[in-house]
Amino acid sequence: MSAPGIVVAGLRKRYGAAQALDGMSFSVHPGLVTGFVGPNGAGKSTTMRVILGLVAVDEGTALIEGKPYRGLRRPLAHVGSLLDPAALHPSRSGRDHLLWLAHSQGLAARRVDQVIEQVGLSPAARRRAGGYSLGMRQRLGIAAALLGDPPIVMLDEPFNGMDPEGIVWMRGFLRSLAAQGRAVLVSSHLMSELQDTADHLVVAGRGRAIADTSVAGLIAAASGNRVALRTTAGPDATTVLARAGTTVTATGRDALTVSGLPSERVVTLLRASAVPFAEVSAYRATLEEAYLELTRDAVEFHAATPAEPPR
Ligand SMILES: Nc1ncnc2c1ncn2[C@@H]1O[C@H](COP(=O)(O)OP(=O)(O)OP(=O)(O)O)[C@@H](O)[C@H]1O
Repeated sequence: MSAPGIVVAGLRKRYGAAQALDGMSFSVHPGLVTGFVGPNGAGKSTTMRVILGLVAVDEGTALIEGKPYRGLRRPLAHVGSLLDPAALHPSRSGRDHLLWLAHSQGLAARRVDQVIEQVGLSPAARRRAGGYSLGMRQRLGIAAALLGDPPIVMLDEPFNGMDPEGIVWMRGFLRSLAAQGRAVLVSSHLMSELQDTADHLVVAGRGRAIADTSVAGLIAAASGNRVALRTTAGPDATTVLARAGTTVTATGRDALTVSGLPSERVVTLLRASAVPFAEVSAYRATLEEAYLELTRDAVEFHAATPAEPPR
């Protein structure tokens, strides 16, 4: 793997009684979308602010391409970020907002039109930003983050306020940034948003990374040797398959999950007993399921998420 774009190591930060960061450590690599997930208050935003030199830590280091943010001569050419989509001048147009930012960084107006195009904001670029929806503000914030064409992009909850179409767009957009070789760090408290988007996952809980793992490996592990079965004859299928030693769980209307046998054996057994079925396939866990499995044993994490239903 190539050298990491961001390395945070042992970050600690206390605000009065709140230990916002308690040993946060992880790396963000080029060419990958790294999802930064965890419940509210886990320390995600604070970590991002530390990386950008906006918050001074009590202990630890945060390096961007080997240097602290303050040591970067042209920071926007190294890292682009979206922290707060509300941070804009309401009476200025989106384009003027970007022109002002570009000017302060010595970037050409041409670059502004490129990023507007890239984030799909062209139809609204000359309208007052104060009238933008939250989704449009997110796009404007992302355009600003891309102005300096940075190899590292860091977005705090970019899915917030996006409609379903916007979410689909955002997923593809994050993937395209990674495909261009950029290191992308994106925070979210909803796993479903990162489905088919994140390559890597850092799970934050109580100010530290409680898991740091590849998404493919995580989903494969959570999927196990399970088979998804669709049949209108659920009770018959359950009897036949349970007799063969499998564990059968109903997972939805006409849907069963079978553990303990490969799909070919499931098909053979059902056919031999003349049990009808519509579909048999290898089961693939959702990212949400994989995440719940991963965090099930993290006592600390559970302590921080009272809203989660008991299992
Ligand atoms: N400026 C601040 N002053 C006091 N406490 C703070 C400050 N910033 C963060 N905290 C506290 O630090 C902890 C971590 O907050 P942080 O915003 O980093 O979490 P988060 O994971 O980003 O959550 P969210 O998704 O809600 O933004 C929380 O307990 C929060 O109340």
